[in-house]
Amino acid sequence: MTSHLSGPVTAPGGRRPRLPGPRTPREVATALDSFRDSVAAGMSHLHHTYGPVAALGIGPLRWTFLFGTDANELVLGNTENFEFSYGGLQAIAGDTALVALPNAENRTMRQLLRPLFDREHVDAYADRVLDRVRDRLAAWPQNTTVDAYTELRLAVRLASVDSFIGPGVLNREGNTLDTTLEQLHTVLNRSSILTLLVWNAPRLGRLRLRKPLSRIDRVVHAEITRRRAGATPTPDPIDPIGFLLRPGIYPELPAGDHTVRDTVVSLLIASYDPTSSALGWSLYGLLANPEVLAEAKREVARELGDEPVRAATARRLKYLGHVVAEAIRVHPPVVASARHCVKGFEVHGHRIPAGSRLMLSQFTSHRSPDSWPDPERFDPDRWDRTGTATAAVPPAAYFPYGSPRRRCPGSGMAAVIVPAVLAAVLQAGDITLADDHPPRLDGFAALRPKAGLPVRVHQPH
Ligand code: HEM
Repeated sequence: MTSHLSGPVTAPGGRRPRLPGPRTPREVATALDSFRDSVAAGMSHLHHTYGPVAALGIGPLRWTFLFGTDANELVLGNTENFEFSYGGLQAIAGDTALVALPNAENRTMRQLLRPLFDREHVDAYADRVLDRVRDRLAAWPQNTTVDAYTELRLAVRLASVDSFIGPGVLNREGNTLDTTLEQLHTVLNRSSILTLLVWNAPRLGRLRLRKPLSRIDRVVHAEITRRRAGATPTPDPIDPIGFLLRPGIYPELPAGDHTVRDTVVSLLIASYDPTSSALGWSLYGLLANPEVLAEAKREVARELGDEPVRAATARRLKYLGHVVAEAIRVHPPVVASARHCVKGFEVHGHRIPAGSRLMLSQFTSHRSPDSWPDPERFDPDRWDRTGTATAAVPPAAYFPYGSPRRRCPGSGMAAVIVPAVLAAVLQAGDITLADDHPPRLDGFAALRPKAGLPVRVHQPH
């Protein structure tokens, strides 16, 4: 195969090169149908039907899907040639958010924000999530069915608002703020080809999200004004707004309140959606595999005894860490990484011109039999580096947190929060899956079970 970076690539006569992909009305209809089912299913369809390179859409709305470790390695390993292309998130997070900034500015911004991701902040955020989760678990009535995905998602969302905007905001704004936040994610998560288009057109996204966005802006700007007037939520170990308002914090970047707004909104929306997804799929992995569940319960009892889990003690839960690693292999919260290329390049003998919008697929890569023996099997022991089952996993085969050089800055947070919440759920009592069928897939910004995760509550929670 050919996979090298080259100069500007155009077809003879300046036309875009023809790439494999649906062309006839029938092929296009089949592709659209598969995306309607779920974006994950759509990508699997393209991969199986057209091979490692497949283009979908027309003109500026065309996406080129690249499948397989060679292409992943080429794109993820050459950060300077591939910029992020998350127009949907940009619509919400704003033009100065991490996700919207070109690589060079992004690097500077990440340096500035590093203190927000240190151990003290991670533990404070995780403990807030745990408090919210325990509130929800305490309200689960015995002998009823509860949607565990939606419940845990709500807990993470509320803790994220407390942590990233301010702990008093929900009291001041009431529950409708929570509904507003969910509206923001609805457009990003709809399984349809439209989602892909919005992904490519931030202005269209902003138009559709005008109302919820103006509410969030009002809330965040009010909070910035309160901080400027001296209202500091102390003692609060997190407080990103207070941190960002320190004089001189943005020496080389567009300063001003809108940058503070963009940063906190991006932390908020980038955190709770994939984290809830990882929680939902990890809990499903536990409950659908009795021997895994039994091993996890043994670990929680052995490591924590009767002590309720906290962030600091969750770090002892190695097996639950493997459960999470395996869950986000089989069900990666972010199913695809979106990029556009600065320079043209060649891959698998196809020429991809400069400016092309690209999608790499975590979903298909994490399930490829070329990289994973028995890929559909849920096996946390793959991650046990002391055992025999695991070979070192190349980043091009497993990249739930994206590229090495522009990796998700919240991966350390997720690595503490998700096992901690699973332990809290196990400590609270017995639950089983209420539905024998595997959940159907939904979502794009974050993969979710279409009908939630109904569980039967057997012991008081
Ligand atoms: C299991 C949970 C999570 C998963 C699977 C996840 C995954 C990802 C992925 C795949 C990317 C894009 C990387 C790429 O395309 O190369 C990303 C970016 C990002 N994530 Fe996460 N994430 C998670 C949790 C979090 C948390 C808790 C935060 C905390 C605030 C966070 C903040 C961000 C931000 C700000 C970006 C944009 C980074 C940039 O543009 O440079 N994420 N995440």
